[in-house]
Amino acid sequence: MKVVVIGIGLIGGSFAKDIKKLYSEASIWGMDKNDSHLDEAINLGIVDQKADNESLTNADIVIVSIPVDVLVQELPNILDKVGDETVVIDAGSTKRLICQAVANHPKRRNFLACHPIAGTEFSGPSAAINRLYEGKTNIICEVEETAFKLQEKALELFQKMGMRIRYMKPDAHDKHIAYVSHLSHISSFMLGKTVIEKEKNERDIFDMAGSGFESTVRLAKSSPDMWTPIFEQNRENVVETLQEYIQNLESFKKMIEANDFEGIYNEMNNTNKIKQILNGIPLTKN
Ligand SMILES: O=C(O)C(=O)C[C@]1(C(=O)O)C=C[C@@H](O)C=C1
Repeated sequence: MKVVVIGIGLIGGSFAKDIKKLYSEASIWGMDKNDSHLDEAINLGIVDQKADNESLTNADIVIVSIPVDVLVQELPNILDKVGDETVVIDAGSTKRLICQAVANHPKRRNFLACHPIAGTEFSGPSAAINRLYEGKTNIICEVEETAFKLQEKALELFQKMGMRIRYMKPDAHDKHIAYVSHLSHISSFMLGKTVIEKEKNERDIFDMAGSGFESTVRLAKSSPDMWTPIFEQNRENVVETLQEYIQNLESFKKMIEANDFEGIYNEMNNTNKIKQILNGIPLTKN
């Protein structure tokens, strides 16, 4: 099996690591605009050899894990070069503009739009992790636009990697992911900013930072190269989520100012249900 990974960072590298473990006969070909990343991936044994455009023609699977702005630009060019039996999978954190970019492409049926909900705040090939995707959800959009045989090929891989599959329309994906993922990143970045600005003494931050601060500010360590184009592509949904978040912050502040500690208690008590939600315990009967 020949797999080409375009963008050999945390996401692409973790795919490569799993594929190597799961398919003993797989050869992994890597492509990255950053030569040092590619060399590093080869040294780490994540990638077997460098790929060029020609490598795409007879690949079984192409995994594209690059920033979403470059993805929108490059996906049509990648599809131009692949063979009939190649399935091209992306891992972009937005879906609407990516699906739109290839909607009328003659090889649209070679493409499967995916968003594996997995990652860390780190980037680059050295951040790649074994079994990153195990037990994680992979959101697949417009599955009906992908050739059935190629869907099956990709789904077999996802199943072996232990991913759960959920199908969604690109618009719905972008709307929901704005709340659960994109807003989390903004809130973490702005928490980090507030603390850095207000606590001028770095030693105080270091000494006071327990696991509470560490866990809420973890996402503020994420790469701006990855996140700026995500916020740009999902601008409208992100603005809507921010409006609601700011309203909630304002109302929490007002309750504290008004000594409404019963209100504060209730807010937190209601929000505790996030624990059940994240444990997969249904709160409402469907
Ligand atoms: O856990 C993290 O550090 C992540 O950023 C992972 C995370 C997320 O959960 O928001 C971020 C972006 C990806 O599109 C999917 C997953």
